[in-house]
Amino acid sequence: MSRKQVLVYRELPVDQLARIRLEHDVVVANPRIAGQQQAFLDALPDAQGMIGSSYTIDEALLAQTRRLEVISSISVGVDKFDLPALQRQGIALCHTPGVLTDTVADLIFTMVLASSRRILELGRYVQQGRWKRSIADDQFGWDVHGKTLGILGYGRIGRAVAQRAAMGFNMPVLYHTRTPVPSGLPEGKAHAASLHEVLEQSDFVVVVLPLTGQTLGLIGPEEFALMKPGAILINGGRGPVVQEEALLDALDRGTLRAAGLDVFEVEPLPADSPLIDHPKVLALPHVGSATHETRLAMSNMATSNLLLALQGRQPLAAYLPGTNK
Ligand SMILES: NC(=O)C1=CN([C@@H]2O[C@H](COP(=O)(O)OP(=O)(O)OC[C@H]3O[C@@H](n4cnc5c(N)ncnc54)[C@H](OP(=O)(O)O)[C@@H]3O)[C@@H](O)[C@H]2O)C=CC1
Ligand SMILES: O=CC(=O)O
Repeated sequence: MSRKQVLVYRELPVDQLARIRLEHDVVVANPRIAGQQQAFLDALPDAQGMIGSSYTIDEALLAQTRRLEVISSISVGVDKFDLPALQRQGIALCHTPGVLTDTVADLIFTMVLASSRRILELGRYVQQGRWKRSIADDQFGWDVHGKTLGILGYGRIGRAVAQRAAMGFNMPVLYHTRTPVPSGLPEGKAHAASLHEVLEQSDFVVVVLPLTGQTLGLIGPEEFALMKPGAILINGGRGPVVQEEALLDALDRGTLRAAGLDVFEVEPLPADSPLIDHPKVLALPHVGSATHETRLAMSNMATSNLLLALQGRQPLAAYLPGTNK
């Protein structure tokens, strides 16, 4: 098989890079690093394969490619890609579902626990040397076990969150889907519900939806108004699914008790965002899958996807199939 041109647009572990170099010629250029932007642009016309993540691949960028066969994303989410443009051009798009599911569910559940037990705030209280006597009830948290947890986005990660909630913390689970699916949990542990029912009845609303035309801005003023007083919102999917202005309003009015957010409308979170030091917000830097083990598994799977597609073979997970040029 002849060697092809591969553009690596995000750092890859050296052994993954070596796997690609065994079969193909590689340019490493990360367009988010100022000094590497030109090299990235220069490599586009000849690139037959690309591998990376967290960079918008739109129609204008695709117009600069001439030979591209496959893009292998080191992520499960594919919202950074212009899917219709890729499809029109017959470019395959691969992603990394499954290998990060439990790690992201762990992080989401960490946010459930941390927001409810006020871990960030109380940890800071100790760090700042303010712990002088037993704390009073204005610093108590709220129980997690036994409370109702609602899930919007009952896919791989949503189901893994449900399992932790129902089986580990004895929480009744409500889940909203657009395509009916069984809960995957023992009888009586979880119930399908409408979006309204999930919002109205849940003590914790966990959002783990992909970002699409349908989900953009899905949780706004009307949805917050439906939520139980004292509910906690957790967003571990994509930032723009939740309208941040409406979220801040719900927090400031006291409707929402707290929010745990791993994702934001704009990332990295702008320095002047009121979410950064909001007392009721636990804000994390998009770290759902960020463990050593899982990031390695993701780059390994993405590298395999790329190599298989360039060999004209079936990748492990193709989001959009290509044309096998
Ligand atoms: N914070 C982080 O670091 C991470 C965030 N993510 C985000 O989590 C998302 C989910 O990942 P994963 O669980 O693996 O993906 P899945 O595709 O397995 O699950 C997504 C679920 O959302 C459902 N869904 C899609 N659109 C709607 C809608 N309009 N209304 C109701 N349900 C809908 C899908 O249902 P249907 O079958 O009907 O399409 C599916 O069940 C990713 O797309 C990504 O954006 C993922 C990894 C890490
Ligand atoms: O946000 C991370 C992903 O894998 O998608």
